Amino acid sequence: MTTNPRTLYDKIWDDHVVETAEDGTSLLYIDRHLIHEVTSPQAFEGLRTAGRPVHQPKKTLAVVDHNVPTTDRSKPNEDPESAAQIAALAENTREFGIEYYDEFDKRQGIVHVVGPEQGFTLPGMTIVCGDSHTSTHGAFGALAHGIGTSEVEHVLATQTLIQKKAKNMRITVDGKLPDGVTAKDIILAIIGEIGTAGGTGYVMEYAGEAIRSLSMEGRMTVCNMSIEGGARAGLIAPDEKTFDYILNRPMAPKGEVLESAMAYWKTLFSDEGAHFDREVRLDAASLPPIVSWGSSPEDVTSVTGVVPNPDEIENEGKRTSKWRALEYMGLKPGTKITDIMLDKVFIGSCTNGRIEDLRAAAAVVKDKKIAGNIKLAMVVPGSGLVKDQAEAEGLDKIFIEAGFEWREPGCSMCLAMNPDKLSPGERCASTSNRNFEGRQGFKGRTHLVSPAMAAAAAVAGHFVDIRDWK
Ligand SMILES: CC(C)[C@H](C(=O)O)[C@@H](O)C(=O)O
Ligand code: SF4
Repeated sequence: MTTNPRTLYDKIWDDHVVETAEDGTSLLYIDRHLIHEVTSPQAFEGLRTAGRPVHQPKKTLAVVDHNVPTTDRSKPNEDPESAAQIAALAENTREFGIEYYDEFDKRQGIVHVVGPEQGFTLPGMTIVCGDSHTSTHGAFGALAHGIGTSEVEHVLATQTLIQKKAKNMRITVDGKLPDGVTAKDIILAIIGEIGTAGGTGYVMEYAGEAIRSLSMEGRMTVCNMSIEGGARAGLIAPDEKTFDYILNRPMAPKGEVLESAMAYWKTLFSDEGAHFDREVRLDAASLPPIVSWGSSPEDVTSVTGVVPNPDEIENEGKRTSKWRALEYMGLKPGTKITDIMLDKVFIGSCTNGRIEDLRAAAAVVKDKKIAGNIKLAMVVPGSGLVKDQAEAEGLDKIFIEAGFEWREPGCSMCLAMNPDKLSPGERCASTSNRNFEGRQGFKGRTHLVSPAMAAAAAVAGHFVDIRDWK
């Protein structure tokens, strides 16, 4: 029997469709469900009201991340709303029989760091979470995307989700990345190229030599920000690096099960001749380190560039919105990116809070000190296990000696839902993924960069081209 060539997305989709209605609406089987404290309370409330159990509790993993303070956790949580959400997650997971990593558990961390780390995230799976950055898990060749709270309830109750199939897009990044240019720069450049709506209605598969050359951490960074490019999900075909990463993870299959899983995983790639509705190509060799200047992840430029002049934009609506962004950011057209002075530096998040990110940042700040104008520079490991690993390698000492704060794992200053926030007007070099108005705190100003660029900015007090770093 011959089958039409299929994309990786087509294959995973086909393997999970339970039923498709005439209008194309499908019921999709969900293999893995991650939950956190922010988007799960009403879902459990709904189950309780309807008197429903969780259909397959072992397929859900819960972790607390958004609201937890990143300082001493033995003290009571001072924010009543956070405390209530955290208490609710503990109670709900206990009542419904779901495994939960609380704020004192070594395995606790940002949900998108924890899933892969535990081997909960595996190739070919459908993975959902009430969180937009679930796209991160696509780095393993899993179809992974964010869902809303009512869908969280649906998945808890049925282990299925109602979906319409998205279109296929392939983004090929050819060539070799220059030194100092990272996965973060690739994805920022892609979003700069296609815009934040560029991926709307698509699942994006990343391919090409530069993507294949990335570590699993780097691939996660790329897939993480698929959502900022508007896509439903991001995907990278699994390969030997993927399999090596998974091996021996606590929840990953072992022995014979692993062997048969592996045989399946090896079929997970887009067939030669498979149809993509849109193709985008980028040359890695021409990419510089990227810095965002505005209040949208598409507002990016090279570190060697200047703040652009919105008057050069033809479309009036866009022109007005970019002027507004510059006003919010307190920047003037023509300002050199390397002249932008900073107040704070944040290294962490589900985009760049993994061990390699911390290694890259530590290599930059080793034997150096943060600049006098930097009021706070912090490193927040993506999970307790990342923190342990970093400490075993002595990275914490490097950061602390340079003047950084070394914190407990969580979302931290990626978003203003916990005590780590920018004050109005403060400017931050951040390794996170969103630079919307108020994202890191009311009137806070965010510049998105790679971990090495953030670390160098902390030392210099302003942005510097990491390619010139000594
Ligand atoms: C709080 C949560 C629902 C949210 C998301 O969906 O992404 C957060 O993680 C974010 O990054 O903005
Ligand atoms: S680290 Fe940031 S982007 Fe990631 S889940 Fe937490 S808040 Fe969302």
